[in-house]
Amino acid sequence: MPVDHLTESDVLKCLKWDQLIAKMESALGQLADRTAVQPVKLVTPVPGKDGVLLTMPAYSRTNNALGCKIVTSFSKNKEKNLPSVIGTVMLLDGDTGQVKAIMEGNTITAWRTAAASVASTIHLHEGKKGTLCILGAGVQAKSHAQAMQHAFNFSKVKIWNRTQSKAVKLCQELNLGNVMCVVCDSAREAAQDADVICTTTGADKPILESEWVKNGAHICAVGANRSHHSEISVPLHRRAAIVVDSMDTAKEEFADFIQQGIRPWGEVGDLINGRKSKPNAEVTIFYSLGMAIEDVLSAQLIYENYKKSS
Ligand SMILES: NC(=O)C1=CN([C@@H]2O[C@H](COP(=O)(O)OP(=O)(O)OC[C@H]3O[C@@H](n4cnc5c(N)ncnc54)[C@H](O)[C@@H]3O)[C@@H](O)[C@H]2O)C=CC1
Ligand SMILES: O=C(O)C1=NCCCC1
Repeated sequence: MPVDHLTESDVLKCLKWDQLIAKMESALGQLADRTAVQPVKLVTPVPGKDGVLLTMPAYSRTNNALGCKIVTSFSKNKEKNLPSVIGTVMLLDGDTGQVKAIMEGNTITAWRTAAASVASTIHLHEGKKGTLCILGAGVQAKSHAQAMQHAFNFSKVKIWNRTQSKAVKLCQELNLGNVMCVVCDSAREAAQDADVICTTTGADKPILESEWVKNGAHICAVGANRSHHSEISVPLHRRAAIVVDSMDTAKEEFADFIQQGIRPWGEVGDLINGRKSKPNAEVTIFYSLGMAIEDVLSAQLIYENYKKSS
């Protein structure tokens, strides 16, 4: 079987937000109803380099989609002008295990993570989508701003980043037209009054405090540092209903919080599948731990679109 190699530009041409958001709802639903087969990701630390290699396989019974993402995260890559997260996705034949395609995975990671955050917002956030806050100005910040604007068309987007010039550049790149894009001097200024907040940094200490977040806000917590998710303060964790993509993964990657008595409410897929109704809490947090099934279903969608167009 010939193996197709899809470059970044091939992948980009085959991605559409609406299709991908629907696919991520399906992926999260399949995790919750346990029809997806997904071992918890294998984490291989790279000592002395501040790096980590993640191996992420999954199979969807519903879609007969089989694959694996290999992704690294090296926090010092920025000094070398390289992305900090670098991935490759392999799509396999669900009937034979043969390799069908190898795809550039940075774009898949950026898009599918943002599409999953949108899916969580659809199911967890009611009310107006007036102000969007983005903390960070890297790859995930950009894809989150794009996906959120596509889905909800917020009237204002506020961005804070540790290095302000990058937030200014991101505002320009987003090219939001009539929508106000405001670069903020502090995370506090960016978060105050926001309806939806996306934390997309590599911070290893909290950058978002409870007092800054209004009642009714929804947070998409995306950043995953070496010491795992640390962007959100402990009091904010305690105030919020924490909804995860996978409880199995949370038991490992959220273990530090669970030990402190902070327990996830459950999986967003149960809301998507209609098995549970929205938690009753002042604030909701979608904890995006990063799912292989999201990569595999994205890759299958991209491959179908690629084959149709070639
Ligand atoms: N949940 C998921 O599925 C995924 C999570 N991630 C995580 O999302 C985060 C962002 O990833 P990318 O956008 O690809 O990285 P990036 O390197 O493009 O952007 C990182 C951003 O974090 C900021 N930052 C770094 N250290 C900081 C600190 N100590 N305090 C405040 N800001 C800090 C940088 O200024 C930059 O804006 C990373 O933690 C990464 O591991 C990435 C991919 C998928
Ligand atoms: O799910 C992923 O892909 C990642 N998760 C956390 C770190 C970088 C990549």
